[in-house]
Amino acid sequence: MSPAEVRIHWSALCVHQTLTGLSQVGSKEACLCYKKSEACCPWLTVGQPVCVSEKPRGADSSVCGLSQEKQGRMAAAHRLVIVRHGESSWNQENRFCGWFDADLSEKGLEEAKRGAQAIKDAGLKFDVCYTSVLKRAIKTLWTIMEGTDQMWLPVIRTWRLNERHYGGLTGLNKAETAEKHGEEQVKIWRRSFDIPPPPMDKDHPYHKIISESRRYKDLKPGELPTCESLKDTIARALPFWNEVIAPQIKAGKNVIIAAHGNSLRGVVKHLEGMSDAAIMELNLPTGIPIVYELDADLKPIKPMSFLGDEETVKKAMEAVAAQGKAKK
Ligand SMILES: O=C(OP(=O)(O)O)[C@H](O)COP(=O)(O)O
Repeated sequence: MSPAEVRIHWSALCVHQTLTGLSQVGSKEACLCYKKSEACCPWLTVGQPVCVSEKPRGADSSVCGLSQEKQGRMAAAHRLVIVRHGESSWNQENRFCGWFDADLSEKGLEEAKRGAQAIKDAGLKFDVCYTSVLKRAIKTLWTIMEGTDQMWLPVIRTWRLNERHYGGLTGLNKAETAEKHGEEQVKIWRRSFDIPPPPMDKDHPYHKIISESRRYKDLKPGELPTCESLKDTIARALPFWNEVIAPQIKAGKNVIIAAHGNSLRGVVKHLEGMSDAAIMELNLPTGIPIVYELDADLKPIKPMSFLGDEETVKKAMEAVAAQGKAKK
């Protein structure tokens, strides 16, 4: 097969190239890569050569890594939309937010409206909506429901889709934290898989407002965290995915999930079978809906597709990654 037969969209490159089995063997704008293991990218075959380019040439750039022939053979059984909330006031101030209930910024509300328009333009309809118990995600969902004239839909809110609990880092500015502890340490706190941030002590300025909030009164002993790694976040989100969301999707319901950078990274890791190392490199942009096409077992048949223009998505992902850099 000619490598040019299968092209990979840059967003798939970001997510998969370095760490989940696509190995780069060239370094120009278009690189020849191949898939090494079965662990990821179910839309590719092991050993299959793939041409990766920053700007896919030719056909529809949302069709990623699939030859025309393979597209014909793989039909999606289900579609899932996930969206990280629009920018929050604490995103704007570059502060670790976690379980603090920050509101959307003005820009975040505009992002949510643009996300709604993109969903409307794509003609996507839903049957049920899931979100966290934090207003930045809830308002983003409301904005999408309003903008797509689907305000009648059922909405299920759960703490299990909350952002990861950022523990003692909650409220701190990320750049100042990088100046104090180093960018490497901040990257470990932000993106390592199983290393949690320091716990939130009882005398932390946001301890009372978070831990005594009425919304958490029905949590069982031990469920209210004082800090969470991504692994911890996935461990409390996954039961909700497995027991509530996945059965709805399998029953044919069109689902949208409006949640958070890290709770959604957990969903992505699970869906795509990404390694602990690969998920470190994924930074989700705010307010840009992501569409997954899934087979009957809820395995993606192609990479995530963003409802936003390539350049905007790329810049937004890079900006999230750069939040942990010290101010020069
Ligand atoms: O609350 C947060 O995520 P959210 O804005 O998606 O809810 C975090 O501050 C995100 O920060 P991170 O990208 O450093 O993990």
